[in-house]
Amino acid sequence: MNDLFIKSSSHSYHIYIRENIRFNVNELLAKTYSSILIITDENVAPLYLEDVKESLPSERVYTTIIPATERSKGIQTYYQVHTEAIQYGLDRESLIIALGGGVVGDLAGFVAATYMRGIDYIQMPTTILAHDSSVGGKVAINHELGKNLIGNFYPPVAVVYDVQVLETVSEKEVRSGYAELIKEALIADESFFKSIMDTSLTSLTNEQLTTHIRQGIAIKATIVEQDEREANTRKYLNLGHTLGHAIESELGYGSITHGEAVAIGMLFAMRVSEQKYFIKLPDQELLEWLQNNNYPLQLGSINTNNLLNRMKSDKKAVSGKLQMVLLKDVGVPVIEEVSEDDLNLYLSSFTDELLNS
Ligand SMILES: O=C(O)C(=O)C[C@@H](O)[C@H](O)[C@H](O)COP(=O)(O)O
Repeated sequence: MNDLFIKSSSHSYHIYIRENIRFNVNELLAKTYSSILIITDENVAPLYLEDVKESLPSERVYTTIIPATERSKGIQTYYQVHTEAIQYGLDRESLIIALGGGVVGDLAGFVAATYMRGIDYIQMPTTILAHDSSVGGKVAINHELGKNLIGNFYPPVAVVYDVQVLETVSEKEVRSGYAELIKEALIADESFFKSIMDTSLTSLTNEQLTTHIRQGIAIKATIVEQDEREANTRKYLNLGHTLGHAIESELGYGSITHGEAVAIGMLFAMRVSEQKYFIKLPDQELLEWLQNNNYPLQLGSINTNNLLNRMKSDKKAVSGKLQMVLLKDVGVPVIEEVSEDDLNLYLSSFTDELLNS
């Protein structure tokens, strides 16, 4: 069955990756909870909420359905979900289940981290992208000045990943999720990278997808076990995110998916790496793969100065100095301080050549 297991500083937890596991959630609970709140969104609810509810003991199971938009990761929804949790009478022996993609997982995880100073929660990802965000305990909401700026490290008690539900995700979501799989491959495993480059997303099989997801999560779990609170090596998981987050917020959340923006960010990080270290990376191969799989790469006229300013509020910046995840080779990531002047030069040529072309 090949489930994975991850050791965190507070407890260890299983990552169950199985088809149709949503019908058996109760069997996976390590204890009896006084009540359970399932937090999901309006897209996922009609598809899978009843399946999960029916798998749980019928008494004291509540649901909260949030809008399926990045705006739900704001302080208003966060407060509203707390209000509902209080009104339902959740106590310190209650459980939260995050049933959905990254927005639901990040929000529900942060609610669990703060409700009565912290209660148990389970991540039930329903997208490919959320293979990444559901593992490792990063929970957060957005501040209007930046993504994920209010949050914590708060690991779930389990990740329950029903890969059968991935059959309903859209092409855009497949592209988004695959960007994070490419990221895991680029920082840790060249053969995994090659395997993805040999895969066409238009004729993707369930078997290929499940294998890639398992490989991606295994890489992530290893890194998180080494450095749970992102003091050093966990930063590698941010490859492509410095520019990716800036593009997402500059274009407005929703016009480009997180993964599509990260894909552009990874190409940029590879270009910077090549120029800085005088090396050759497979960025051309990645570019062609992204083009063949319909990733949006030309973004119209995007303002380099705005991107630069947004990149400066990245969480990896220390004392105002920007740090980027770069590659010395596939599987050999490094953290490098990049001066504002250099970044300006790299970014201007990148936007001229690709994004604004
Ligand atoms: O788990 C991590 O660590 C990651 O960096 C995973 C990222 O892919 C993910 O998008 C994360 O939410 C971004 O982290 P942040 O620290 O930039 O908010």
